[in-house]
Amino acid sequence: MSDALNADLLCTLCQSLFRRGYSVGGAGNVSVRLDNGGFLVTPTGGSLGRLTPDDLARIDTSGNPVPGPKPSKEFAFHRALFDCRPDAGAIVHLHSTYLTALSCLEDLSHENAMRPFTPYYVMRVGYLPVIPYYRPGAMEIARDLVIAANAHSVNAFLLASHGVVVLGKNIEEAVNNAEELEETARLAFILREEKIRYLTETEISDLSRS
Ligand SMILES: O=C(CO)COP(=O)(O)O
Ligand SMILES: [Zn+2]
Repeated sequence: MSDALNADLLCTLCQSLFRRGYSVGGAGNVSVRLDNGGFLVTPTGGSLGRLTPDDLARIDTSGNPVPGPKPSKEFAFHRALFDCRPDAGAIVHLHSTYLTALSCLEDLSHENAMRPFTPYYVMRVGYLPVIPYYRPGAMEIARDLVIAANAHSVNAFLLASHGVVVLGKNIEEAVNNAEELEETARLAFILREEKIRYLTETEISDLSRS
């Protein structure tokens, strides 16, 4: 896909996420790997709801920012994940309501914050490892995400007391995965007082194979 089409699609999907409440204010950032090895990334401090292609920051094939809009302060962790996950073509970081609520709970299992009870969560994401809290923009987020990405073959990571990072092979898939995961977290809160039938290990491995 051309850089211009990638930029248009990135802005359209960011606006769609914003309109539907997946991001508010200036929170969240999204990046796409380009065919030439460079990246498009949302600018720091801007709203995902009002982006145009000219607002996007560009990273060249050597990994240097191109003069123009300043990239997200989280681009270091996007870049680190792209480097250790060659299958990832896009990354979405959101402070979406239910996943962020989940990230604020005490005593989360760092191996997996959400036990599977629906198939699409398993099929799109796998499970949800947790990265300890660091202030937004801290280099430790990139370091710990790389460790987690090497240890867990999943498409999302929860940042404790902050939000979520979701991967996809392209921008549409990354956004779909983020929406599915946010919906799963919403269901988990709706069902908090109910007796959930969790998927069995056999059911999970059947899905993981598909
Ligand atoms: O979500 C954010 C920080 O974690 C937003 O930061 P940026 O505006 O720099 O992308
Ligand atoms: Zn954030």
